[in-house]
Amino acid sequence: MAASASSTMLLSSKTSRASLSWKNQLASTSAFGVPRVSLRHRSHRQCPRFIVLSMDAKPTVLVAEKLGEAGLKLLKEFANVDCSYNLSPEELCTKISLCDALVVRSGTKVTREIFESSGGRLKVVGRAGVGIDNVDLAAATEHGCLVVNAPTANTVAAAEHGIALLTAMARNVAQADASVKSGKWLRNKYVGVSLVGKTLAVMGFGKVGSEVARRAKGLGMHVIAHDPYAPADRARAIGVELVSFDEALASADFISLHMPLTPATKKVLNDETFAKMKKGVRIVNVARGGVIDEEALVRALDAGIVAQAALDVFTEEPPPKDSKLIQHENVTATPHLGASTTEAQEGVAIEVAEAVVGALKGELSATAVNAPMVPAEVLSELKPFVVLAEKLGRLAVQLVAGGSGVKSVKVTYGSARAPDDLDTRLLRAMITKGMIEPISSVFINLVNADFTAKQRGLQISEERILLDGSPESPVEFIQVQIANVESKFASAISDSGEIRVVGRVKDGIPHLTKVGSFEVDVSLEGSIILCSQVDQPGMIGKVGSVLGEENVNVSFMSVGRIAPRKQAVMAIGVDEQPSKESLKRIGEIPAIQEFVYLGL
Ligand SMILES: NC(=O)C1=CN([C@@H]2O[C@H](COP(=O)(O)OP(=O)(O)OC[C@H]3O[C@@H](n4cnc5c(N)ncnc54)[C@H](O)[C@@H]3O)[C@@H](O)[C@H]2O)C=CC1
Ligand SMILES: O=C(O)C(=O)COP(=O)(O)O
Repeated sequence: MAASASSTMLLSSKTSRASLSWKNQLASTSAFGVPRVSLRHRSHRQCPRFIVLSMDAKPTVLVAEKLGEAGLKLLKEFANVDCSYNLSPEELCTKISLCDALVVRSGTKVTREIFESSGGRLKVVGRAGVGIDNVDLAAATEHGCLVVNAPTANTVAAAEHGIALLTAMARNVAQADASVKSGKWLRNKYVGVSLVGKTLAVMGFGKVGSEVARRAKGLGMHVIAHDPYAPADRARAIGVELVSFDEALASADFISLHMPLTPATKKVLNDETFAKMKKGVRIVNVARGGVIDEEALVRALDAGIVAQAALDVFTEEPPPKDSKLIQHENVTATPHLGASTTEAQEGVAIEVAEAVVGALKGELSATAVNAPMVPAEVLSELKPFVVLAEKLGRLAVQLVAGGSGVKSVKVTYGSARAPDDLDTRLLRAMITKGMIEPISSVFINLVNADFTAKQRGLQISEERILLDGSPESPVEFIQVQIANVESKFASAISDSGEIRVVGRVKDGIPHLTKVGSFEVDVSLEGSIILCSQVDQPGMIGKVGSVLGEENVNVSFMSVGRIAPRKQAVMAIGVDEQPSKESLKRIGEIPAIQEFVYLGL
């Protein structure tokens, strides 16, 4: 970075506070060339909260499917809870505009219409379970709605149900039971097959798949797994060999499905792939019905390629009563019971309630599925830098002259940390938030920051500068540059022609340390007035007395100058917003060449 300013003076003063509104402080056209919407005062701005940022009343949580008592209790401690089960899609759309959070299981489709109907109020969708294929994640993200799930509490239940189906299928338990209950005693008809020594292919070696594998090994099965993303050492540790998809199909006596339903896994078992299986293979599905082409499975069952199938999940739930698949004599079916144990339901209820409450409080969730997951310790370390990032974004965009369209922003992080030891997604999101929120009505959070930037044609590029020294602090400085724009404060244009602001965190407090090519030092706790002038005695006093006359508290003053008595920039931190009259008087001080008031 060029450092053409040679000295910095600091001064702080204390006058009493006056409270003024933030409304209408910015010009009527935004830096993105769109009409500006008035800037509402947002009390959250001083602290790094990421999701729901201004809620005066108790939030309302709609619980749309049965949730364990312990989770409900947690929710009720923090929010008004409306438990309304079996709502039609229309009823849900109507109710949702009154809700800040929605909690569902797999039975509710959380569609784009729901996000649109919420009118921006819905901030969190909590999925009390793992699979989030029933939530339109793209729509959630576009609407800035965080989606959290409960990824761990039902793992064992789902694995146990998989094993229950595997063993029940192999020994015809369900069919035999129905037969006995109908008065028959068919000992020869229900001869089963043994599991010991047979090959089980676990498709999807994640949490549930691994637990199934462990248990199947205990049953004496030879277990292989296919998962393009699973680490080989995890498989090795359980004594499972990772194989290709085709190899799994070709060698398995039993196949157990445990991958999520995604565009890539949709109908992954189909006519073509059934044809690659060993004749007489047996299939268990506790993942999602959609990973199997159900019509193709009926054909494969009829042809004897698949000897039996045990299914907990279906493309359509509940499946049609006359479904050929359900009615097939070689199919064992359960009504999506994988997660339905008392223990798992209490667990997921607590897991999702904690995530929803945390999100409503504005905290980042460790179980967020559409926002970067930042571990708590990293988050706490990054907190002051998050505030700095948002404020630099807010400052930089206010320096753009009205009418200039901001298209390209470059963010540079100076850090002594190794490149893979600094996660900048949160910082980038907060810069975006700082840049877009003051000039639009869009509410920006970590969830929709990248989407909103893209939608507005705002390109944010990032660069890391590796600094020498001990990496005690994650970031030494953050620099925000806006290229190809004019500035309403010409001194903010750096030698290389962009608007430039640089900031650092000092003693936990964000500071503005450079404007254009001028080094300043002003804490970013209130708002800022930037003045440029030829360095001369008395300037601080003149500006200070204008502000003092109307009781505006100056928190920090700093002058960065090329050299004594040469061009200088004075940065003044103020706790209150000066009146238009005072700002006019500052502008009229003869030595002041230009000035700008920047709300934070
Ligand atoms: N029936 C039920 O009640 C329940 C069903 N589930 C279903 O089980 C699924 C898995 O749950 P978890 O193990 O907790 O999730 P997980 O995320 O821990 O594991 C999923 C695994 O699938 C792998 N995978 C992704 N794409 C794949 C592909 N194309 N081929 C093979 N593997 C692929 C991933 O790498 C990951 O290791 C969930 O997505 C959900 O749909 C989960 C719990 C209960
Ligand atoms: O957790 C999952 O993915 C499940 O499929 C469980 O679904 P459920 O919450 O029982 O409707």
